[in-house]
Amino acid sequence: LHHVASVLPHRRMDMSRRHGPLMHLQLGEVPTMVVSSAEAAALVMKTNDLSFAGRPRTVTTDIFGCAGKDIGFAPYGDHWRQMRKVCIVELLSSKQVKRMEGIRAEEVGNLMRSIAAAASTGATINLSQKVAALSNDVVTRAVFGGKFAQQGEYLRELGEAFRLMSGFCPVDLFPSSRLVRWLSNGERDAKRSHGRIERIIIDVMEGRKAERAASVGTDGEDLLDVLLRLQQQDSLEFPLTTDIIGAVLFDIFAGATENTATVLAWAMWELVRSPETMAKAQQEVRDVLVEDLAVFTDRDLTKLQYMQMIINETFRLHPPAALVPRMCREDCTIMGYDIPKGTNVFINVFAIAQDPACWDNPGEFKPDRFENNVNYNGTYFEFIPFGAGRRQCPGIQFSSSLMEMALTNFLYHFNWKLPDGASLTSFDMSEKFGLAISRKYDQKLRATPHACFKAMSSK
Ligand code: HEM
Repeated sequence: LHHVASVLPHRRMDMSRRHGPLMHLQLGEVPTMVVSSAEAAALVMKTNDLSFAGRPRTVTTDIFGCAGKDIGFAPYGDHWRQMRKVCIVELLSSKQVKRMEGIRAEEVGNLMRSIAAAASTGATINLSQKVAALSNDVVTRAVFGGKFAQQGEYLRELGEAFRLMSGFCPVDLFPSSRLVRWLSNGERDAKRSHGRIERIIIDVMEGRKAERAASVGTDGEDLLDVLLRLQQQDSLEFPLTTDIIGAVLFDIFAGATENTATVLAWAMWELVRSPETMAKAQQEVRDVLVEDLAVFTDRDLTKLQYMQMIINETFRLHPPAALVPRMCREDCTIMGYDIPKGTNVFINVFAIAQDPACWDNPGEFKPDRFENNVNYNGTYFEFIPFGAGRRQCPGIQFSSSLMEMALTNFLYHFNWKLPDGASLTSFDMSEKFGLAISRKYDQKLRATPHACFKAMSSK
């Protein structure tokens, strides 16, 4: 337990190099199987996907997922199927992601202007904070249509909830122990935080219902409007209650905010450390995107191949969801080992993406290795940052579109370097374990506007 319930469990679980691609760990009271090779992952997430389509139930996830009424923590079954369909067809469909292009473009444009303003004074830019704000703003606008009175409090509480949900909480490791429950603050804090989040959502929903009553049509619907419309139509098998809507919104924020920001910050960090790769990436964007636009949008991004390879390589080296949690729903046999029903499973996406059997020099940042068209759609099991199979992440398009747009604009409009006299922490690649695995230290950089942006911003 002390080996894995440490600060960076995805790295400690790398003990699979010694113990093999399937490892049984007894984490407190919880029998857990760790999957650490592409072959084993394919057996779990493809060949036996139905058997492993469950999610572990813990005290903490039960609180934030309203006892499985959301999507991400819901047990496999009819309720999950319905909510997943709502997610894929109504909330995160290609059409919906396309509709949100204007939000992404506006927020990326705002960010470019704020970077240009900082660059003009020679100030150091805290890129980690900037990308976190970008991703929070895009998701808030997509979900709630814009800023709302309790937004600051809502985002703060979500941050607290994500902190409580990351890592291994004692009550989740010893769920039957009354003493642990009593001694540990985890459950009390989670209930308190969830209560506050719920109150805010109820307030926002009540306000929105009143506004909706006064208007007609679905034009300009945000994701909350979509959920309220479905609630009002009342044609789903399981009615969308207020707590279900709150839990779904929680999932969207949990999936979309930290993960996306973290990957963007890692990508910039790797590029700044690797000037040749940065130069090649900038050459591509500046050669391919010849029109001088203040913000390059989805239409322009499809032409950029190397940019996609950089994003892939960042996901390989720094998968934000390094341990994908599943639960075995029925007794089954994998690689000759009997796995009893109820076993928790972690697919160690990080260890698989570092496996020398699949990747040459796996520790190096080499985007060119993705020339072979391997991608993260869930068919290449050596590279599954969004998971695979029935429970694969439904937000791939949502987050990819923001990452591609932001990174392209960063590289087109500015040249980047570490600030003069950068401290040692600027080079430190230590990680911080959380809902998404981010860099321990904020990414601080100096930006110089590229000629075109200078021209655009002076117009
Ligand atoms: C960099 C961005 C993201 C990464 C790396 C990521 C990663 C993941 C992973 C690994 C899973 C588990 C997959 C599995 O069990 O096979 C997952 C599930 C999920 N993600 Fe994401 N995600 C990201 C962005 C998003 C976004 C933008 C949303 C929503 C807007 C989202 C919503 C969800 C939901 C609802 C689930 C649960 C699906 C289910 O259990 O059926 N994610 N994500």
